[in-house]
Amino acid sequence: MLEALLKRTQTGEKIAMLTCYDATFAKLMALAGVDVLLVGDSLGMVIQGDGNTLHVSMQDMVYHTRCVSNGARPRADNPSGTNSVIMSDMPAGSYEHDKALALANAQALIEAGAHIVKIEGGGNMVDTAAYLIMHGVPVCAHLGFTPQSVEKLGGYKIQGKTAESAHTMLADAQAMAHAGVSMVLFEMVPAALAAHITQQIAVPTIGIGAGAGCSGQVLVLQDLLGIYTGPADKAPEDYKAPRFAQNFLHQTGSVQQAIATYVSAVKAGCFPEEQHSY
Ligand SMILES: Nc1nc(=O)c2c([nH]1)NC[C@@H]1CN(c3ccc(C(=O)N[C@@H](CCC(=O)O)C(=O)O)cc3)CN21
Ligand SMILES: CC(C)C(=O)C(=O)O
Ligand SMILES: [Mg+2]
Repeated sequence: MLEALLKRTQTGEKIAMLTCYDATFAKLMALAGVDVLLVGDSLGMVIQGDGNTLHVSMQDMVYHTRCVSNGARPRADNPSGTNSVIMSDMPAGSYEHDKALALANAQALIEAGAHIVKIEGGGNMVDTAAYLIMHGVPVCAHLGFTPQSVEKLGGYKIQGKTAESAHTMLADAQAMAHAGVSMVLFEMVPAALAAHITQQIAVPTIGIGAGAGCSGQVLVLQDLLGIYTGPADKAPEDYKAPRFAQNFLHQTGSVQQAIATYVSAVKAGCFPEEQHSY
């Protein structure tokens, strides 16, 4: 499944990825041709109502991965189910400090139905990525703005703006590719830098707020539907959606059409536009 997608990507086809947390949407997305369903730890915000992703547990991730896997798997009423790759985020605290623990947790996500796991971090996580890959677990590296480090990064800020940080990001992406990751994801990275790194590494890149030069794109489902208005304890009027979020429901009128339009816009290279990028 993952191999087939990576092969298609080599011909220049763009990867359309969306976050997904339950079986109903998994089935709908699989039928709409979404290439990768990301069981994101953004569920801490959009499902659990927290203000960040720091309190999501392994148990939460296993549960939602199982829900998504159950909805996306092929069966008589969903023959295209086989076409969606399921990627699960490793939650904060589940992989950063101990490689053996990282492997056990990654294997639990694979057991629950994930085809690939995603970890946040660059140079300091290369050994962990290599360790998981050596034990047969495909990995995606998440670089740029890494929400699990939001406190350390001092807020939701674009990354790679200085020459030094841009160079570090390129080196991290190269090291991760060398370690054998299947994909690299860039969040809130200048479009020119993400495009440049995409040209420099042999694995596909996925962008969110990282411009149209990536090999694919990802959005949070609730942002695509325009229904996320911040954490449960905050008034909606105090929330400002990130620049890269685009409401596809507004222009289409049905959830199915919104997802289908997102997929075609990504495949055609029409999303993201300048206004979504940095
Ligand atoms: N609904 C939702 N969408 C996301 O894209 C998302 C999540 N949740 N949860 C996990 C992470 C957190 N992410 C976020 C959240 C907010 C901004 C944001 O507010 N960006 C503003 C900048 C605000 C500022 O400068 O302080 C922007 O305009 O892009 C960016 C990324 C991305 N991920
Ligand atoms: C925003 C994406 C890339 C993510 O990691 C998530 O949804 O958790
Ligand atoms: Mg995440």
